[in-house]
Amino acid sequence: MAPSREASDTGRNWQDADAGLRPTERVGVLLLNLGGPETLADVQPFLYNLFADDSIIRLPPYARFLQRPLAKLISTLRAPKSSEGYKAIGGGSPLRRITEEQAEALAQSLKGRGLDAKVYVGMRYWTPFIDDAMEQIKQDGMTHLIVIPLYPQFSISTSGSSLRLLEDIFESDPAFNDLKHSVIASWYFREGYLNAMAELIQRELQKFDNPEKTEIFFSAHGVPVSYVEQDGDPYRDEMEQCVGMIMDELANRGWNNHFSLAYQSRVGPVEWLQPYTDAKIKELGASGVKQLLAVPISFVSEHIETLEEIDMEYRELAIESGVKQWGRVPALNTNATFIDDLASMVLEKLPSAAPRPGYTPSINETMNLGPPTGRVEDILQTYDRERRVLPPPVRMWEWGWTKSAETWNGRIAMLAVLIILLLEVTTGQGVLTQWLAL
Ligand SMILES: C=CC1=C(C)c2cc3[nH]c(cc4nc(cc5[nH]c(cc1n2)c(C)c5CCC(=O)O)C(CCC(=O)O)=C4C)c(C)c3C=C
Ligand SMILES: [Fe+2]
Ligand SMILES: [Fe+2]
Repeated sequence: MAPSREASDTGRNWQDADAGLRPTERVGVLLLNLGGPETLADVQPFLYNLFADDSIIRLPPYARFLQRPLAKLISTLRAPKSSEGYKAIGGGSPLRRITEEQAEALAQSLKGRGLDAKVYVGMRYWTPFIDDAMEQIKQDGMTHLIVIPLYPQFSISTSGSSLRLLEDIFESDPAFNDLKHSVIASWYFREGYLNAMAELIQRELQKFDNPEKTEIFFSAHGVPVSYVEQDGDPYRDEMEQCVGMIMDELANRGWNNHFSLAYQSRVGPVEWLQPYTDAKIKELGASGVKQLLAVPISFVSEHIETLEEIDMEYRELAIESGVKQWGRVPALNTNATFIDDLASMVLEKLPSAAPRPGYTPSINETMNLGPPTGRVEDILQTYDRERRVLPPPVRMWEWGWTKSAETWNGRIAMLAVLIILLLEVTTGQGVLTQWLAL
């Protein structure tokens, strides 16, 4: 059953006195995001950081010491293919620029509603890294921190990974003992977000010759199916609920189009969530769909998967499959309704919010649905109980493109391949085969 929506307090004006803060208390907001290579030279080290994350490549306990050499190997093998994609969109990811614009817009929106908060950006795999943001938060003397992962739906591989890193930082630095923090683990059900999505979809539908006959095609980033079916990742459930709620909102506005949901950007040959976007496009084309509106749904900024994969690869595939008219809904980026909803999320978490008469508890609090809101530990306790220490991300100045470092990286990687091959042959469990056919 889809949860009902959380009431938004859009339009309510908060003054600092209202926020329940003492004059010495300062509110920071931390926006968590993935990060992306800014230049083609960043692509391989960015991929290294991604594959060195044990929330992305989940090795069995006996093989964990191979995480970094394997990351080195896979990132080196994949870099040429990824670089082609980044080259096609201008030589780098727009993610940092857009996330910083979102942070600025959020700070302005909060200011307009009476809260002087500083908004920080912390990326998981590229600059500005999460630990740099936390260092700044410490230096700025923040007393309250509201953490918002910029992923509407929770996945172990995205929000979960960033929260694990954050937990590690909290635990290793006593300076954070007094920092009161609250995490909004997922927020796909919020009225502001749903309205913003419905508005964008409606606008694009109206550009078609026969808007009501257009297939609304939601394309979400995939994850390996084992995350959901073995590891308890709520991602697929949240995605399906989210799509259902957007379609409800469209129905309220008089749109009853046919719709479908598929998963894109599979990496490696293990099974990912199905249906796959490319297979679904072919199927829709074969069944006679002539008008298709693609809706990227798992991410709120334009990025390589929207600008290259959807706009170029999937568009071409759709036309080849018989689709005559194609459209794509833009990412939310700094959409005013969306930014206003982010501001509402922050304001609802202020010290005064909970005891305030008339306070609207979040849907998670009232119905115990989805990841709990609250401290990082509470959220990870729900989804990632046996978490381990995370490898720190690579720093450019530590990367050491020196001859000796390269030689040793290469040797370690080769040794890793040999050991993994041996493990594969002896255990029959394919770790390597899962990742090398990229
Ligand atoms: C909700 C969004 C995302 C999920 C879930 C996710 C899982 C996931 N991703 C990979 C591997 C790669 N992801 C890459 C780029 C990338 N991933 C997301 C979002 C999610 N990933 C975004 C927004 C981006 C693009 C960032 C940008 O630079 O614009 C890449 C690199 C690009 C490429 O080579 O295709 C890889 C690799 C895995 C393995 C995974 C789940 C386990
Ligand atoms: Fe990804
Ligand atoms: Fe991709």
